Amino acid sequence: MPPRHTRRTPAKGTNRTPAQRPRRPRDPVRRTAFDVLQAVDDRDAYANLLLPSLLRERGLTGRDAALATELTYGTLRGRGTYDAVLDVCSDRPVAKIDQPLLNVLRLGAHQLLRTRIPAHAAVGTTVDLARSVAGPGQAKFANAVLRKVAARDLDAWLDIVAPEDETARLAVVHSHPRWIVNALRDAVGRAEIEALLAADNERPRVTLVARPGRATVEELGGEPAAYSPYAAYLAEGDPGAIPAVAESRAAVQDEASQLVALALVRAELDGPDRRWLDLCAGPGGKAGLLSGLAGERGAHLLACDVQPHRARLVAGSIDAAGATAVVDGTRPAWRPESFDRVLVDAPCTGLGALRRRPEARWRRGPESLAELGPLQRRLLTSALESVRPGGVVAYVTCSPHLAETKVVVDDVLRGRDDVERLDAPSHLTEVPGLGDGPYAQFWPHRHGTDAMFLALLRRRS
Ligand SMILES: C[S@@+](CC[C@H](N)C(=O)[O-])C[C@H]1O[C@@H](n2cnc3c(N)ncnc32)[C@H](O)[C@@H]1O
Repeated sequence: MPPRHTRRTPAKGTNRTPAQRPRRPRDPVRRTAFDVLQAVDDRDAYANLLLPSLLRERGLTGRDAALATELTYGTLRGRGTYDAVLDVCSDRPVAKIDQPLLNVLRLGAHQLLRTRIPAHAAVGTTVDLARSVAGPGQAKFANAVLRKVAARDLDAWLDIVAPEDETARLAVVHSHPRWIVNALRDAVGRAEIEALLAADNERPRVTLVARPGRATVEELGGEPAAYSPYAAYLAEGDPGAIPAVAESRAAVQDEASQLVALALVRAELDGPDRRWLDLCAGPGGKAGLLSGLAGERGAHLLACDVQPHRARLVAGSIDAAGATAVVDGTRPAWRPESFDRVLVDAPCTGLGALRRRPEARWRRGPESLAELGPLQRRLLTSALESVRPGGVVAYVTCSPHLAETKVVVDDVLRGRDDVERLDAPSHLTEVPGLGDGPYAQFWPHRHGTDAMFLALLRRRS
């Protein structure tokens, strides 16, 4: 919870007349959170990219920046719960409330139900915001709704608004769309679904990677992470302030992302081990680690992406043991069987990274599975064609959805006797709880990582 927050007196001391001063909102902290919520809805903005730039532009630092961040991410994460509460506190259904006003109300509900901001300050500042974005009439409406919200705490509201049906209850209590609750329960099982949904709402620790051969974990400061030999948890502050990160010798990277790349490199090969391929490399997280490991082994990494700007980002992550190319991985230009190790980190729904992308759960619907499925199958097929007999392919998604993980691999391998499934968990013996194999599945509630999936597949010699 954030510290209690009081409004600051506006800065004095410029000689400019009021008309000459740049217009600054009365409550720039809440206005900034509101502007991000609006941009997420209106133009599919990414909160984690837009918020830092707005904070900089508006000169918000320290406690103000921390509060704006908490309000933005907390409101995005809790939106499903807050909408259920607002629905019973409003005389019109939430679906009928204009979007800017609804985002103001969500921001108010978050402050009332999940922060220690005093209720009178939460209501007063939210009503001011409603007045400035929607006019005085709507400010009155906001006042009436928020006073009702303020009458109970979150647990009392959940007793009232959480439906009896199990999926609907989990969706409201843990603020996930129902289709995601169903999909995650299919993947993790009934016994752990609640712990998983709760973990999705935790703010993750920032994990760093020291790229092999270019930085050490000690240089990163902070505490060594639980499993990856290259990882440390960020101690505090801005990762960009760490010299190794500023120089691209290290980076922010979830630990599971590091470990799936490591598992590919640990798989035993028959024959040479010189040519490595990262088929879907942008923006270059795993390629940065793989190129370091390739350099240590005298191998070479080709890191590709279909999007030129993403391929350019990869170029900033890799070292001399790697090269980048703009390639459509479904129709590669190289000859079949050109590589010894291939990573295909397929485009996916990202349901495994909901902790880090709080808006993602509201953005995609189940229809995205139908769009991504054929591409995932084509990319895995192409990866298997690109690897030589005896070589190994890692199929990875940042999603635990069975339709993007096991079902894709099983579909692609059906009827093929030239590919064997390796036991992925036994390539990561330092990590417990990855499943019974042959596939490995990381989980936020078990491992403190993204829910990353890994299949290791070997072309038979
Ligand atoms: C999950 S991201 C990869 C993340 C990356 N491996 C990392 O660790 O930073 C998937 C990437 O696949 C790329 N992609 C999508 N379709 C592709 C295709 N047909 N060929 C190659 N890359 C593709 C996307 O542009 C995106 O950058």
